[in-house]
Amino acid sequence: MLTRRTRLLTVLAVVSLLPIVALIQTYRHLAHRSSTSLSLADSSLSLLHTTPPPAEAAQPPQTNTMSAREAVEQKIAQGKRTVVFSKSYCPYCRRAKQILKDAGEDFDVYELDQMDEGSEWQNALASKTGQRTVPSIWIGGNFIGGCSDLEAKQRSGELKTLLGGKAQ
Ligand SMILES: N[C@@H](CCC(=O)N[C@@H](CS)C(=O)NCC(=O)O)C(=O)O
Repeated sequence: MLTRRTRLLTVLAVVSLLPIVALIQTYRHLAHRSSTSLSLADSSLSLLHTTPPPAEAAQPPQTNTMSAREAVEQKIAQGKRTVVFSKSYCPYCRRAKQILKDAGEDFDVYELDQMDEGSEWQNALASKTGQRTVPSIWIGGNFIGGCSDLEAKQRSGELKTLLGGKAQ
């Protein structure tokens, strides 16, 4: 049998231990909460820092402009049978246009000095034919040359053949 004194001491011991146990419980509870909120914070951060989708490969700017060479080739191939790349102030161009007009030929004229892309076209023509000067005369998709070449063909009668019997 426990003595009255021993029971009293036991009760006192238990009572004095209670706050310590409560403290431990509170500490454990708080520790659990902070680790939960930390892991929540971690997952929120990981959501914020998810790997971005790979950037799309840089694309060259989309333009509908064709190169000067393509533009010139298109004019030669798809326009009228005779095409003259000219400059409005050029006496050789004036003479060549007059010869073609007199021959009754209906032709396309591009006055390069009056076009924004005129210099590029002139360069494209030069790289195609080796001739830098205007007029650059084309009949049936074939390069004729300049004014002096046209005159030579007129004299020889070849121009008449090229134009289907229209030139004198
Ligand atoms: N022999 C050439 C002469 C033509 C020529 O000299 N054209 C000048 C313009 S009147 C020229 O193209 N100069 C160079 C330029 O304008 O870029 C022909 O008969 O066509």
